[in-house]
Amino acid sequence: MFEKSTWIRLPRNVVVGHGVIDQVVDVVDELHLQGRPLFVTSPTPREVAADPIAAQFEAAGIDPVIVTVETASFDAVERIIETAEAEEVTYLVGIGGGKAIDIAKMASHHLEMGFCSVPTAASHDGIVSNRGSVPDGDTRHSVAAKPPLAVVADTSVLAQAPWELTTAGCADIISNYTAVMDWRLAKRLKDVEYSEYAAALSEMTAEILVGNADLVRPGIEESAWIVSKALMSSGVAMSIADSSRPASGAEHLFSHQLDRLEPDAALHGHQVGVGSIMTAYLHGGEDGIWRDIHDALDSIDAPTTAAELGIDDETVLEALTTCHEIRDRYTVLGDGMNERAAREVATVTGVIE
Ligand SMILES: NC(=O)c1ccc[n+]([C@@H]2O[C@H](COP(=O)([O-])OP(=O)(O)OC[C@H]3O[C@@H](n4cnc5c(N)ncnc54)[C@H](O)[C@@H]3O)[C@@H](O)[C@H]2O)c1
Ligand SMILES: O=P(O)(O)OC[C@@H](O)CO
Ligand SMILES: [Zn+2]
Repeated sequence: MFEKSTWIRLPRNVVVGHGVIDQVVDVVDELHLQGRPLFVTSPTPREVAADPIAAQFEAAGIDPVIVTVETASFDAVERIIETAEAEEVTYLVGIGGGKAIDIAKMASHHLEMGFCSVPTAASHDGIVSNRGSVPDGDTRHSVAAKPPLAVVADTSVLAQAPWELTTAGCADIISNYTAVMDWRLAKRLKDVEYSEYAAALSEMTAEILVGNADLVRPGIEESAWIVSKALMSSGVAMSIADSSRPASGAEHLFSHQLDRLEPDAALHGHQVGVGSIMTAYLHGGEDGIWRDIHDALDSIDAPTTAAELGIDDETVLEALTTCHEIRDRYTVLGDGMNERAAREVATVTGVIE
């Protein structure tokens, strides 16, 4: 008897393009979100976007609460929940990079309130996903949440953000290749829950981005358009799977471990990109796709070495040999690499010298 069932939650409105930041009040109105919003942002995105959006709301007679956050943590989520309750807000808007959006997403999920996402950087694929990503001691949680009701991605804002944020977003997408390889391996070896649609969408997203890599150049607004579409498509893949599996495999475990060993050394997307070069080698060896991943990253100015990440070789090796412990997610790393094997893969792929 067939007894399977699922809920796939997706955003209702995706508003993307030049100048759409001026439409946040209209977007909220169209969703019938009433009352007082709480904006979750961080210092630069506040200047770039949250304050101008607040001015729009004030002109419409609505007085938003604004909270700036610096890190993604359960404490930060708790602080937002407390503020939301104290200020009697009725919905949340995440305005900024991946951390601000993740915190707003998780707090709104807990509060059972509506949430909108306003990315100020095309740096990560959490813009529309139904997941939050939070470090917690020795582990890293992929927390179930609801996707935003609406996304407002202004390509002029995204194009003016520092270029490395966009290249990080590209690398987060390119890493989908190895995330899907890991997912298929886990399906074969451990019979994990698997969605061919989500896997195919994730891979196709990476294909399209790599196919358009020559259009992804600094200062060109079309780049922001191409990359933000890819980030949203990848987020939809996670929502279809109801898991970050289509976009997060061993390369993400490696990055999460780097975050523990060297906090804030490099951007999330850049770390997963370098991780992806090495885990592609582990999957396919010399004849696999690791060089294609390396060259795709190189072509969009994303780091391909530890030195370019600003992380020393020994830390890369420590992350590689320990990151399988970060969470219970089967990948090509199996029950862990030993130091000699880690040095071999990192050296042969040129990640370390
Ligand atoms: N939930 C998901 O599905 C998902 C997916 C991918 C990544 N993530 C998470 O997102 C985080 C990575 O996102 P990130 O790389 O955006 O990190 P981040 O949020 O720390 O942003 C990086 C920096 O860029 C700044 N910034 C943002 N917009 C800017 C602008 N327009 N101008 C100048 N500076 C700007 C931010 O303030 C921050 O200092 C990680 O915590 C990662 O785990 C979550
Ligand atoms: O579940 P995690 O590993 O945080 O992954 C989410 C996201 O970074 C995928 O690009
Ligand atoms: Zn990621």
